[in-house]
Amino acid sequence: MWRRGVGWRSRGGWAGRAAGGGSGIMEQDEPVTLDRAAHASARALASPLLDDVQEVLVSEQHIARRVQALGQQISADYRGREPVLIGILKGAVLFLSDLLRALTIHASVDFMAISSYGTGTQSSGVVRILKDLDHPIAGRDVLIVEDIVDTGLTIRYLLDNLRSRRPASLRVCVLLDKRERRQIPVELDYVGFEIPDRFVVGYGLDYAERYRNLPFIGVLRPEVIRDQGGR
Ligand SMILES: O=P(O)(O)OC[C@H]1O[C@H](OP(=O)(O)OP(=O)(O)O)[C@H](O)[C@@H]1O
Ligand SMILES: Nc1nc2[nH]cnc2c(=O)[nH]1
Repeated sequence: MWRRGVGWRSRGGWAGRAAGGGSGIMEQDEPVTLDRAAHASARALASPLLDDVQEVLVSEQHIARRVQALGQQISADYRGREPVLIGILKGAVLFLSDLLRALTIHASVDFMAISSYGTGTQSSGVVRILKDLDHPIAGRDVLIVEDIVDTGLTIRYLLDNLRSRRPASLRVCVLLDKRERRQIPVELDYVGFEIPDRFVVGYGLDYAERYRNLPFIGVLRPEVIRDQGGR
């Protein structure tokens, strides 16, 4: 349940379960405490995937707090309207699902799949649509939800493509902005975190389709990338 005074909503997922809590309904009515957050981290620390991680750039708790704040801001900005959130597969799936739960307004969801990276860590620069929207967006308030903007090539392509379908408005919400790497200027309306020029994984972002399930944003050890055929 949304709690104005507390300012964020329990995700009621593994944080609650790791704390040994009872039913999901009770968990969701309680604010997240520091103890619960610590339990979630302990659980993440027990993952064998962590052996491959050199550094955590953005913790699970920071992500949760920022996503709630973005949800509040977007809900206020779109009050009285009903935006369609367009999640860009696959990286934005976790961000979109948390952001959606942080919204207090009506909103619908659609997905596009775009690829420019293949399985490596360097952009090929070639953007392809792998899956298009299920529904038209003419006259709709459209919010693109992306995990990361790096060179800017993907979001520029998406903005040009979606604008040609005549939405009422078109904005971008991105979790991570790797501004140093920009090749073309793009305007981002909502940004979670600005990050340095590092190849990051976790919270939906992959390396060779792995590590999307890490609950934080991290950097892999160089030998992991070497061993798995990257740069
Ligand atoms: O700003 P850019 O340099 O264009 O990079 C950003 C894009 O790269 C990633 O997609 P990726 O092709 O890795 O697909 P995925 O989301 O399915 O992992 C990410 O999800 C963005 O869409
Ligand atoms: N996983 C991942 N995908 C990206 N696409 C563009 N930059 C990145 C990055 O740092 N990590």
